[in-house]
Amino acid sequence: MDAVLMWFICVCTLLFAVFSFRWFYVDADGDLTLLWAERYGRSPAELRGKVAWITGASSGIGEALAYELAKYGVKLALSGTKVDRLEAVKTECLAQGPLKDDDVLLVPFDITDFSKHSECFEKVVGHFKKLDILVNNAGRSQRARFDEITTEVDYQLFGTNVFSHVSLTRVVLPHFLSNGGGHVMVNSSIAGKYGLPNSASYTGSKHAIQGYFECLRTEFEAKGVNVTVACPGPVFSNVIERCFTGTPGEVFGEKQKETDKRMSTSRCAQLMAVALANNLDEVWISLQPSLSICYLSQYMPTVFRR
Ligand SMILES: NC(=O)c1ccc[n+]([C@@H]2O[C@H](COP(=O)([O-])OP(=O)(O)OC[C@H]3O[C@@H](n4cnc5c(N)ncnc54)[C@H](O)[C@@H]3O)[C@@H](O)[C@H]2O)c1
Repeated sequence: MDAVLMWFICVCTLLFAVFSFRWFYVDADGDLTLLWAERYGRSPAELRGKVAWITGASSGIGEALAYELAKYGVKLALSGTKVDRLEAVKTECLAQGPLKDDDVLLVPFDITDFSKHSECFEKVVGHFKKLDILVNNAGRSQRARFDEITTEVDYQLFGTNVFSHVSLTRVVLPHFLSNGGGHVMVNSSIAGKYGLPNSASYTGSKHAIQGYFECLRTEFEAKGVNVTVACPGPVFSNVIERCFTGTPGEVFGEKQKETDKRMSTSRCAQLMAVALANNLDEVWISLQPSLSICYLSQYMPTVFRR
């Protein structure tokens, strides 16, 4: 009898180990809090009627997030530099169902032109009479070795990935405070959690974003300003094609391959919408092994660095 019980316990333990491995490692594409929120938390449908402003909405993750939020009836201000692409995104947003023509506003501008930030914000609030969510998503990546990067590229990359988001958020913040609150999401990266090789300025910019927006949360959460820092791993988009190198004015230009191990923009956007609906502080959105590397770097940094 004891032997039968022993066998039973062994088989149960093995099955538990196999299923846990499958769930934690193979299937997981987000951190545990995020996946819990997706299954048991608030649905993004609860965001219906809110107004969200997404920068970098003309392609990639920003475009997919626009479709995801449009599906749930979130009114949208969409920014990017390419007007024809923004118009195509608007058409697709309207095709999702709940929104009318007036519910999607196009606000094209170059995010590094800080002098335009107030004017663009006034356009959004003038149209919708309010703003509930700002998604700082626009950004560019980089492929270059540390010692090949010029300081000019460092400045340009920080201008696009850091100072533009900080400036736009400072413009929007008084509106959130006078309206009793608001939600700022910033698209960082797993490069905001540890050092990615061949992208020192990019990695530096994403670490900087983490710092800025952590401070924003610490200072303003009690006044109703929620901050979500999204950290995606590799996602299929135009990010590699358009990325900086180490030389000013040069664009990397390489296309992602279909065989690359990357998440789809739609899945990334789905999880970002869950993070918004559940007001999560920081979310990791990635396929393996990047997701596990994130856990390792956070909880076992010495092992990770070895
Ligand atoms: N794709 C990935 O693997 C990945 C992973 C982690 C984080 N991210 C981050 O996600 C965000 C979106 O990137 P993506 O992957 O969708 O790439 P993408 O190139 O498809 O989209 C970037 C968007 O930002 C806009 N943009 C860039 N520079 C701009 C400027 N000066 N003014 C206005 N708009 C500008 C582009 O027009 C585009 O709409 C970026 O911040 C990126 O760092 C991407």
